[in-house]
Amino acid sequence: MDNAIIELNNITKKFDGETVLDDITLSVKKNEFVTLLGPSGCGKTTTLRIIGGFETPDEGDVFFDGHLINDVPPFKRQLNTVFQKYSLFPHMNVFENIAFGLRIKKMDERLITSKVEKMLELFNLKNYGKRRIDQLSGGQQQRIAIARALVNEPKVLLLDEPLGALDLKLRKEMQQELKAMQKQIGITFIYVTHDQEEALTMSDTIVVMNDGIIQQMGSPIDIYNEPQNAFVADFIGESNIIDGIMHDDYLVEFLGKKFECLDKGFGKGEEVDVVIRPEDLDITPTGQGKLEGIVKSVTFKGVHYEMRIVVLGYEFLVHSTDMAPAGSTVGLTLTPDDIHIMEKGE
Ligand SMILES: Nc1ncnc2c1ncn2[C@@H]1O[C@H](COP(=O)(O)OP(=O)(O)OP(=O)(O)O)[C@@H](O)[C@H]1O
Repeated sequence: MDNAIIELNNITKKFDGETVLDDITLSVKKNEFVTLLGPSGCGKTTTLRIIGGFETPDEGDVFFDGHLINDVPPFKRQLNTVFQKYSLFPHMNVFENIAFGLRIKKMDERLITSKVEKMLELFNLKNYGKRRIDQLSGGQQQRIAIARALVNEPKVLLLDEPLGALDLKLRKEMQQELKAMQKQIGITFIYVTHDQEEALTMSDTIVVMNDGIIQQMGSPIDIYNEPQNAFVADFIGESNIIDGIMHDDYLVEFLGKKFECLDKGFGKGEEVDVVIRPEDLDITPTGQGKLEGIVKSVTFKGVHYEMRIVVLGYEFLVHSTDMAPAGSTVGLTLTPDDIHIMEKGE
């Protein structure tokens, strides 16, 4: 790809004979915010470590700005890494922590001061230069860890669950802050998280991984609205996944009824997964819906009600601003574009 800064071509990695990454190919554009997302153990960190040069792939190539860097050691790659554990130097103040990399490069003292001050300003920590690390909150410490990496002006910043140790409210604030900062300074971020909401909020592109394989790559909107398989549909947001069978290109049968749907490309008689988002289902008085079920439970969630509605033994999760009490019988309405057809998973 023309403006790719990082390219992974057919990367395979094994640990003790176990395949941890299986033929990973991906391309990251300059100034893009790319998130590797997936459950624990799916290979996100290993992918990041291969990009950083801390692990060598068994097969495949890593390119940086068009140059093969398989044999380039980490410190010679124009990238920096930020980990969940801040690993700041406790005996140094904030200023010295940020200045550390520049001092190693033996940069001119005045230049160091101006660069560190710029970072302190960018991270809203203007008067914190002289503070000791243990006098800072977790959020401030993580800002400093990121500032310490960015001051070296890497072309790419690798971030491994950098907000994982923060509480939910602070994490949400930092998500906005980090994203705004990444756009402001114009740098490529490759970000690892297992938190789907974090990935949807921050990324230009999400790479969904499972078992060492890329399941889907795309914008948050594409991944959410057009998941390619039941794993992605279930991992990104909540989903109802029902066994179905195709009748024609635009006709699928599940729970004993035939429904029009948008997806095609599946053969007649083919078994498929039918995926329906909870927010795409609506309740309606009995007799008016395509399906009919009994409300098993209702929970008020603030913006909507979460209901569990049982239809012929299948328990649907429904998010709706309307509600029907537990025990009542309701109809469920669905339009063709609410019904996503996917290849059958295991
Ligand atoms: N140095 C190693 N030696 C042996 N096995 C390893 C090593 N590093 C990682 N693994 C294994 O490789 C698999 C993928 O690990 P990895 O850390 O890449 O996953 P992850 O998606 O980042 O998970 P998490 O979210 O839990 O950090 C896991 O099964 C892990 O146990």
